[in-house]
Amino acid sequence: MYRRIQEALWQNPPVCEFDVFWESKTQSFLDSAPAITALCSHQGELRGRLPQSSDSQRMEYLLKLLQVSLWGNKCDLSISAGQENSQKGSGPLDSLDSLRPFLLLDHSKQVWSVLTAARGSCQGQRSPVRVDVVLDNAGFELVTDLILADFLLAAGLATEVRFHGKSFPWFVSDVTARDFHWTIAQTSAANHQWMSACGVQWKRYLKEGAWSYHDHAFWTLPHEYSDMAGSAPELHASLSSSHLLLFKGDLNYRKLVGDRDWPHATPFHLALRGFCPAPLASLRTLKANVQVGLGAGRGEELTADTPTWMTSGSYGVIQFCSPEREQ
Ligand SMILES: O=P(O)(O)OC[C@@]1(O)O[C@H](CO)[C@@H](O)[C@@H]1O
Repeated sequence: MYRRIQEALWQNPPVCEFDVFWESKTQSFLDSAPAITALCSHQGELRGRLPQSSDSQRMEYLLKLLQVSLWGNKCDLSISAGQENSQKGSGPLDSLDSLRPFLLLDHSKQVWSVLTAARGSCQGQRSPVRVDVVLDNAGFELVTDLILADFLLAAGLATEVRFHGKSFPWFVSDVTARDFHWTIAQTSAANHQWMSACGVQWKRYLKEGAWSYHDHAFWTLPHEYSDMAGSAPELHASLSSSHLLLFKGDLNYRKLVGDRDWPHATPFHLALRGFCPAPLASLRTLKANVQVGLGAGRGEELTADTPTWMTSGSYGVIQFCSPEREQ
């Protein structure tokens, strides 16, 4: 459907840049201003604390920002049929405790381990570490992803972050190159000390090549990700050189596990059916009828308690798989 909309608009070259969802995406960013300001202020303070912080403190910071990025996925305009769906309130970090019971799987310590192992240390020289983020929604969620990526570089957990977005407007609020650059420009131009400092830093990362934005036709084709090696071998090969792949959101999860009706206790690596070009983690709030990797009986328990647990967007997972270690 999204391809058809775009094809109709692209028949006339002068409007080929036209994004039918632009207004709702930018509005969602603007409506989330207090929450974005709170996150950027937290990031500014964190940057100040990082030089004196121990590894265990850095791990705690990372675990929090992974959760912020996960819960940022509640804000998508597709599930709300394009209606306003911004982050209300100013304390996305303050709400982490109350959201804890809804986090069904939390493999974030494995994300920490994989990054610290990749970082290594050879006579004080740290190895280059690349993280790829397969983005989902623009607006508040994108800001949570940028904050996380900023932290990875500032904390020395990564030296490069590649962001992957869509090549045309997709599932209403999915990030395109225009959304990505607009968000950074908007942040840097903000009339708020920390928000502007974040945006300026993000522009610097882009200029220096520590951050880069990529799009590939594969992300807007119907293929599940187990088809990637055959359908988009160059993308698969590129992702294989990464140290960590972060897949944001529900639709990416559905494509990771092939959108099948798996029993909930199916191990994640089995549901991926051979797709694991590098250690990967899915940060996803549940909006569609699929979830694997739960303990025996847990899915049934949730269904009995809350029949809508898989579709309400209230529950989330941070689910990890490594090519070496099966979950
Ligand atoms: O990938 P996201 O942004 O988390 O969610 C997108 C999404 O909510 O849109 C569809 C409904 O239109 C869902 O099936 C789907 O998963």
